[in-house]
Amino acid sequence: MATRIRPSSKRCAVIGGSGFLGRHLVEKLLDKGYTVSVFDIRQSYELPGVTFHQGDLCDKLGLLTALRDVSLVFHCASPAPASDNKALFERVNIQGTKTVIEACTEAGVQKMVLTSSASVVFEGTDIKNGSEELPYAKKPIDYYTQTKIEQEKLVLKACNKDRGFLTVAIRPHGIFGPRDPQLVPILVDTARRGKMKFIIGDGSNLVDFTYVENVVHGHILAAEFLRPESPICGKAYHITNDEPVRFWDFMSDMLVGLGYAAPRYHLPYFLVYGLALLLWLLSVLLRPLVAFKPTFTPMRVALAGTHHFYSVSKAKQDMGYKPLVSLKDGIKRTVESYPHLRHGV
Ligand SMILES: NC(=O)C1=CN([C@@H]2O[C@H](COP(=O)(O)OP(=O)(O)OC[C@H]3O[C@@H](n4cnc5c(N)ncnc54)[C@H](OP(=O)(O)O)[C@@H]3O)[C@@H](O)[C@H]2O)C=CC1
Ligand SMILES: CC(C)CCC[C@@H](C)[C@H]1CC[C@H]2C3=C(CC[C@]12C)[C@@]1(C)CCC(=O)C[C@@H]1CC3
Repeated sequence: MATRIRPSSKRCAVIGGSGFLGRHLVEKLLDKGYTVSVFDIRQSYELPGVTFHQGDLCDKLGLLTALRDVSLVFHCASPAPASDNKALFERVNIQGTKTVIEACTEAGVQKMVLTSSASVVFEGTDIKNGSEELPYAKKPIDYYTQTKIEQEKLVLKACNKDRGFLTVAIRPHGIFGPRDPQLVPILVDTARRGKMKFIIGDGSNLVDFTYVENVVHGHILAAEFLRPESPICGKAYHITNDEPVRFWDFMSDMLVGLGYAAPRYHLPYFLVYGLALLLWLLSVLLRPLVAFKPTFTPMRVALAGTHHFYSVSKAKQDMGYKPLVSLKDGIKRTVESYPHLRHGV
């Protein structure tokens, strides 16, 4: 009888490996001696040691080719939250994740690490030092988050020691760093349009922002700790910088670092939230006639005006997690990586 050759544990696939987090993850995996298959809807770079498979993760056959001889899968693909496309979020994050799980089990993959989000427990009201014991949001702040909840549930439920398929979910919060396509570019665009003059609320709300290399570190630790006897099987873990910061201090440090003025004038939270809701409703109603995307969406206003920071005690205890890059150094490295976004350039 032929014995099944177990794929090398240093052979992995990164679904979403062309994206911001995915590419940082791929680079670190290569440094650590892994061979990497990237599966993504687009190819954004080339690197020795990486095989690219371009395709949609809803296509099982395409996935099966990319997962051949792979023992470990990182799933960090998702449509961008700013796309605000309910059908797309459902198709990719829910149906697509079901397909990824099926493909993993058919291909004999042994471990899967999902990039979830700490926002799966956020309902737009304060969370201070929230643990993983918090229930999933009953009223998530947007469709993106709603589908991230379903996605996480699917992946954790698929963990099956008897069948040799182990899963874990990493919940980062507010990822930032070089090549980030969201946080800094949106911030700078808003500043360039003269709209970053205002602080929403009294400006004292504390938030987690997580430097991308710390998020990568959390993912790789999770993969390496994922064994049948480990407490992390089928569980979710917050990964942050463990340094909650005032939302508006963080934004000001980024802006000032790039040569823009820090916001100074205060606006009441509920007034801005109400206006954002009204604008969002208008944009949805008028979508067939005019396409406009408000900068201050209800989701962004809620994130900018409330406390939302999370405990990483469970990741410290179960997998020895400790952030590798401080917030101060992360901000410095990020600012230096965007010379083209500096004021006046
Ligand atoms: N950025 C953040 O602050 C946070 C992010 N997360 C999660 O981290 C993960 C990575 O996020 P981030 O790196 O910021 O996002 P990116 O958009 O940079 O990366 C996601 C990648 O997945 C690709 N992708 C989208 N749809 C598909 C599909 N159907 N099939 C294959 N590939 C697809 C994207 O392609 P394309 O660009 O063409 O759509 C992109 O290359 C996501 O799961 C996100 O939910 C969690 C918490 C915070
Ligand atoms: C215009 C300003 C009020 C805000 C500019 C910065 C924002 C673009 C970002 C601040 C917090 C960020 C954040 C995310 C995206 C970018 C911000 C809204 C996520 C929604 C990305 C995906 C997640 O899973 C959760 C993140 C929370 C924080």
